[in-house]
Amino acid sequence: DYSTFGNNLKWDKNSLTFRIENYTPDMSVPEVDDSIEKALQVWAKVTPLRFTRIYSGTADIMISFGRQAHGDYYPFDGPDGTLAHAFAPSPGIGGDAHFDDDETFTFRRGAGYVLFLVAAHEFGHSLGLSHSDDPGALMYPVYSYSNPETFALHRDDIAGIQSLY
Ligand SMILES: CNC(=O)[C@@H](NC(=O)[C@H](CC(C)C)CN(O)C=O)C(C)(C)C
Ligand SMILES: [Ca+2]
Ligand SMILES: [Zn+2]
Ligand SMILES: [Zn+2]
Repeated sequence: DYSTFGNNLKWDKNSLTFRIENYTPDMSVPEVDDSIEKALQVWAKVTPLRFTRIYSGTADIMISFGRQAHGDYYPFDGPDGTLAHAFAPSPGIGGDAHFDDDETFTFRRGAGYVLFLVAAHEFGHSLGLSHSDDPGALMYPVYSYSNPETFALHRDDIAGIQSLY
């Protein structure tokens, strides 16, 4: 079943901004943009939340790729292991999502981790969800491939996000 960070760790607005600060060399810019935007739409489809992209300044959800120590207290760990992390809703680093660029990210099937899937999980955290113990849920803490073309949120993820928004 889903878990949250507590009903106080949620956004108090439905209109959120996001900014893609940098890019992974593994994929084209349009592929990264599409992966991020589709991952946000996963959550927008089942809530009143709406996401607007900005290209400068500070967004609610700042998205970046980094490796090892990258400016917060949670250095990444090289290839495999942790793929990414994100911070629960709050000002500042809250909502931000960081992706470990020592991973190989991919647009669809193929070598590496599907960025869309990793991002959809991270944005669950950015919106206030913690982990689920249901292995079929997006918020389960272990990556598993599923076809991005036919991806659908698990009912546990929907129940979780709708408990907040
Ligand atoms: C392949 N490696 C894994 O499955 C690793 N899991 C992750 O990197 C999580 C993200 C996935 C689920 C997109 C970390 N997390 O929860 C971030 O919010 C380990 C299970 C090894 C920790
Ligand atoms: Ca890693
Ligand atoms: Zn980080
Ligand atoms: Zn997680």
